[in-house]
Amino acid sequence: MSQHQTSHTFQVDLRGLVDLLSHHLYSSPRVYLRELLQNAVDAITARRALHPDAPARITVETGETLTVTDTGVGLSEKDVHTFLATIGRSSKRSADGGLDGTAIASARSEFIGQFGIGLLACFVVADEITVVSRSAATPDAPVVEWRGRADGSYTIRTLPPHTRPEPGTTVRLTPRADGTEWTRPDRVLELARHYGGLLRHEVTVTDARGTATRIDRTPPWEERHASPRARREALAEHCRSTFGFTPLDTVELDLPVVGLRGVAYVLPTAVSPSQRAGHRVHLKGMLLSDQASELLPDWAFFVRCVVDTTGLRPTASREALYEDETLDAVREALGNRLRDWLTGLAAGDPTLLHRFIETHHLAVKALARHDDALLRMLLPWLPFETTDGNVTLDEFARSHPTILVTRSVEEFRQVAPIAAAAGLGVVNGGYTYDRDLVHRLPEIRSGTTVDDLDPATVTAHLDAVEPAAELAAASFLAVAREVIGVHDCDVVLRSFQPVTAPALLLDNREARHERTRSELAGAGDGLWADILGSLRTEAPRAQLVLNHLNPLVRRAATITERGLATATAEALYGQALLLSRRPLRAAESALLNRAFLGLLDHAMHDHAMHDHATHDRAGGQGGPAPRKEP
Ligand SMILES: Nc1ncnc2c1ncn2[C@@H]1O[C@H](COP(=O)(O)OP(=O)(O)OP(=O)(O)O)[C@@H](O)[C@H]1O
Repeated sequence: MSQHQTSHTFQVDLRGLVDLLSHHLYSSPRVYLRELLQNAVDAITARRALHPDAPARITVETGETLTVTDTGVGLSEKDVHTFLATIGRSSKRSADGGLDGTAIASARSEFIGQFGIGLLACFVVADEITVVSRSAATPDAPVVEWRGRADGSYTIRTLPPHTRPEPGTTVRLTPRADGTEWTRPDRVLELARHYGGLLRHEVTVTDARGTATRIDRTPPWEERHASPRARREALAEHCRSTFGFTPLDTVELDLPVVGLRGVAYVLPTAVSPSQRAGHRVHLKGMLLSDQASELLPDWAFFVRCVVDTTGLRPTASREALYEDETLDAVREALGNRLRDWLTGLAAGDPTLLHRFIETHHLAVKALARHDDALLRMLLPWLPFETTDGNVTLDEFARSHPTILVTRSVEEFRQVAPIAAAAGLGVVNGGYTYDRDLVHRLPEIRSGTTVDDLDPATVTAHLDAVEPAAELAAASFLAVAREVIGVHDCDVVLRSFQPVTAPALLLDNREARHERTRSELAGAGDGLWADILGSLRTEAPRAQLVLNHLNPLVRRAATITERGLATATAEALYGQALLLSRRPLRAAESALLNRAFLGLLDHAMHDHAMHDHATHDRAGGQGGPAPRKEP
């Protein structure tokens, strides 16, 4: 049995396609002007390939209609059918419009366009586009007029030669009522400056009264200046007018292999490292994106750049850079350039380096974590919070061969004064990157040891009390260990400064997590409990260190009454807990409540005893009411 097979071609719903490409590919209607300017630039490039001395002018006229006229290569009637009237066909790839890699690569090095869809962007603001053109390649070809409509239909007619004596093209749009916002004269001028300010051709915007404004300007990095200082000033001015800030410094960028030049402006204020700066990237002069964050490595969030390049590829919407190996290489090379700039500052301009570090030390820390050379170079300048105040690690390591680093800011706040009094050197490792950096110190500074601060280390450095004092406190300590022990916390007696601190709670995040995990494993059942149980390690316990130098603790150590001893132990634990500033668990809140009420009860009981005693002395009857154990 023979099988019947038929062959078909995709049918395209032209309206849908035009709508998709014109309305949904781009982020804003304003790109229509960019596409028109870009076609004009490409046409001039093509003409100059034929006639190197041909004029290179682009004129944008505003008014009832908007026209863009260029002195480019123009189109013959045949070209119009081939390129203008076929969506996806572009004269900028190869003679046969092919899409093979080499054709695209060679077109890319010369032209900005390549996809054959850009003109459709005009349908966002107009229902009809008229193109009148005269070909420079075929001088005797007649002038041709093409009218394309948003529904996908078009007409072509030829016009007498005198209607357009010189080669080139005029594209005319009649804005739709809802498109006038983007075609108003002032808006067109603004858009032309935005997109075309760095174009290498003469670009003029003319209004209905005939006022002409030249918008192209020499890129600021190509201008000549009398002195390096004057150059810096001019670039700073460019930064103010482009980004609205005066830069801390300017770093010039130059990568000849990808035809890239530009400037990186160092931000004068700190920004969050997660906020990636938007850079202005021009492609052959035409602004591609003012939000291109992919140009630099993540760590370089302290600069904003303006660059012009010939070697990078745009995406089809032409609003971002295409992620390819070239972009990778450019990113790396620009990163190296910024690194060199930092090294240069360290060697030649410490004052500026200080200002930079004051503003951007977070950025530098982020960067130094992955970059040994930079770490080595910049570590002496980076500030850390330590028990000696805000000092550099290098300075700190000179007086503390063993450096302890906390895991959290709260831990540091609580332990630092006591550790400092005991002669320990502690760095606050609670801030982003700091703990990692401190741990890398021994790699670049031999003879230095770095350890995470744990309860045992601190307690080991606190003075033990006399055995007699320990013995005298034994009964109170026994009660305290019993009531505090249920919170997975040991109780020890030590002498430490400051005298005013009655107790210190040594605990760290990992220990707390471990305890939460064991609690959950205990509470749960079935599979979940098994999983948590299997994760369980020996749960580290926290430590409540009572200060024997503190008068209150000395008195507490002599308490023999169980009720008061319990309330006192719980109150001391509760106070240390509050000082540690970590969130309280339900059992801990209940403990605080109980301790407070217990102490209140004791205080009132003592008060009643006192009243009775006074009363008795004055001849009153009876003794104090028997007291209930709480
Ligand atoms: N001003 C112009 N002068 C000469 N030819 C033009 C002009 N504008 C458009 N064309 C022709 O029309 C074709 C299609 O233009 P369109 O803007 O749609 O795509 P493109 O520029 O080739 O590519 P892209 O979609 O990347 O912009 C171009 O390839 C070019 O041949």
